[in-house]
Amino acid sequence: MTASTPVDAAGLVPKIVTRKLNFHYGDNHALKDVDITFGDRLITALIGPSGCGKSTLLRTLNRICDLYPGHRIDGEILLDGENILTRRGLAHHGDIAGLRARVGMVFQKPTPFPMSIYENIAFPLRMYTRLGRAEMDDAVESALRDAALWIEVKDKLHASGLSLSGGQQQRLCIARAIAIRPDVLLLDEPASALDPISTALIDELLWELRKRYCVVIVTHNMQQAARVSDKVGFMYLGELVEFGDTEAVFSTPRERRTQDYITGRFG
Ligand SMILES: Nc1ncnc2c1ncn2[C@@H]1O[C@H](COP(=O)(O)OP(=O)(O)OP(=O)(O)O)[C@@H](O)[C@H]1O
Repeated sequence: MTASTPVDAAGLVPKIVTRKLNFHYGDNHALKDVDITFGDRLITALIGPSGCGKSTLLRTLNRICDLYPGHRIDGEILLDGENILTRRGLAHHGDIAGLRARVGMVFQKPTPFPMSIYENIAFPLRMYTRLGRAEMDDAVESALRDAALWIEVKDKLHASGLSLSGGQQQRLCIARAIAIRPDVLLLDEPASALDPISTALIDELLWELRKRYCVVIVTHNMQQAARVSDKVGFMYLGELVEFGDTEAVFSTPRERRTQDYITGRFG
């Protein structure tokens, strides 16, 4: 961030901005005119009842949603001001692989590759960089340190990634995503399959990652959203109903539907 970095009216340094974003799975209108700004070096949590479109919104941001047959998307998704839904805007980020390198993603279920812990990090790095052996060792160590996993795995780097616990596997997936130095990190319920101690470790890790990345997290866990996020967006039936500072949304929501959801009256 520099003195001249643009700040929007809500005080955010916009990293990703969606405008009138609509997404259809066939006849199912899953996102309706969504306008939202994801700020740089902030954690934004997306909350809302099952099926409201949180994961769909997340998956549009690196165009993983392109993989769904019969989908339709319109509106704008500006990454650093370039609309990634247009050929020209995408070209600004290289291509679709370049976009996904800049906008990394971690899924709900830990998905380590069936290879060693070391290779889980080195494999994607080889796709994007040409590092020598010593540089690769350093890059693997650095990613594992950043994901708060190094201490636990440094003596077994050649063991299978699948031999780790669920919480460790999820941190390995975060290490894999940040190894290639993305700008944005998308996390779809990253702690839902984890015990409370592993969840707390992921929360601490998110707080560290926030210093460097634009982080967007989908969560059903209201405590987690309140604990880790700076901004929160409440979605309902494909619409973004409310968006604002986490503390304000949780203490004095503007919308009745937000209040009903966060107080557990539905969802
Ligand atoms: N692959 C798909 N094909 C068709 N429809 C889908 C697909 N994925 C999601 N949908 C539909 O799109 C809508 C939004 O789903 P989405 O998964 O984005 O919601 P969500 O808020 O993330 O839900 P949850 O909290 O249960 O994960 C729902 O009506 C869902 O049934």
